[in-house]
Amino acid sequence: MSTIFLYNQVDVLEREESGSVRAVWTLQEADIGLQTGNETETVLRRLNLRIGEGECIAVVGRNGSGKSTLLRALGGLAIAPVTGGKLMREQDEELLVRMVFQNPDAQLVGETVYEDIGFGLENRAVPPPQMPERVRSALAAVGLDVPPDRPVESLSGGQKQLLCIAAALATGAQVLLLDEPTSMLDPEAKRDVLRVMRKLHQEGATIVWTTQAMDEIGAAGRVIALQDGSVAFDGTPERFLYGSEGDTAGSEEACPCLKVGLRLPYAVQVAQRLLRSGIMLSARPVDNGGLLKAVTDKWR
Ligand SMILES: Nc1ncnc2c1ncn2[C@@H]1O[C@H](COP(=O)(O)OP(=O)(O)OP(=O)(O)O)[C@@H](O)[C@H]1O
Repeated sequence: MSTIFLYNQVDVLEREESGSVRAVWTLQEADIGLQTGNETETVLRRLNLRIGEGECIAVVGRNGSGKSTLLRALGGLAIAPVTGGKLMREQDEELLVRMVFQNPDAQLVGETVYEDIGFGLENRAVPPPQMPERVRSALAAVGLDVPPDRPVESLSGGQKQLLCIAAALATGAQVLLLDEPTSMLDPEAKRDVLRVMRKLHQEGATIVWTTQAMDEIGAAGRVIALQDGSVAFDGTPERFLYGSEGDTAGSEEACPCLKVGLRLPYAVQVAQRLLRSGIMLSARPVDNGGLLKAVTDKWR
């Protein structure tokens, strides 16, 4: 029988079945704190969320809204304890969870690509003869075409971020928590990381990532927006950017993205102008690729 673990407490609970997709995390009225020194300040209150296996979720919100705190709590880090309610996690070896942080330099541990990925493998007691193949396939999974003996310091920021993701995958992680993984990257490197995230998700990985870049949430199947210590929105990127009525006026009232104080991505602003001028589009684009497709479909 499968079980879930009650985070920051010791009980092991029987898993609740809910549909065919099992929950990786279930939060019930969960208060989540942030440990600073000896103090714990409650940052998020009474969260009710179910995060299913295979989901790809963008957690968004303005500076200080608690995105990183939520991610740390999901990752089970002591710095973000559950101070009330419950946060339960599926306990299954196949659902190994790994975190990747904003600044790759702060988490790379090896001097070479091989050493960096190998560090996690050693910690997982992977037999040394299996390591070269595990390193090779992790690099291939993220499309990082560099020799394993390449010094880490010679990689670009985007390559370093991909290396961090590869190191997580090499350990067998099927669940990735990525804290603003693209915020320090140039546009090309950001596209590479998003492409890899999409690919991993299509291959079955569960991905939760935080971002303030609304032009990247099209990679998600679900957006969770935080505001004033709670969940202000939970739904699809389209609904987050256009509202439930597919609003084309871009009014703050109708648009969850504007309501939580975030800017609409350029592609959505352009689409809204086109729609307002009476140009019908086949879909509501959420990013530049979608806008290009909607426009070329129109005049094909
Ligand atoms: N080291 C810290 N010491 C004290 N307070 C902190 C610390 N880190 C975060 N906080 C506070 O905790 C709250 C939540 O911060 P958190 O980093 O989770 O938000 P965030 O949405 O990820 O923000 P950002 O987008 O700026 O990274 C904020 O009020 C923030 O000021």
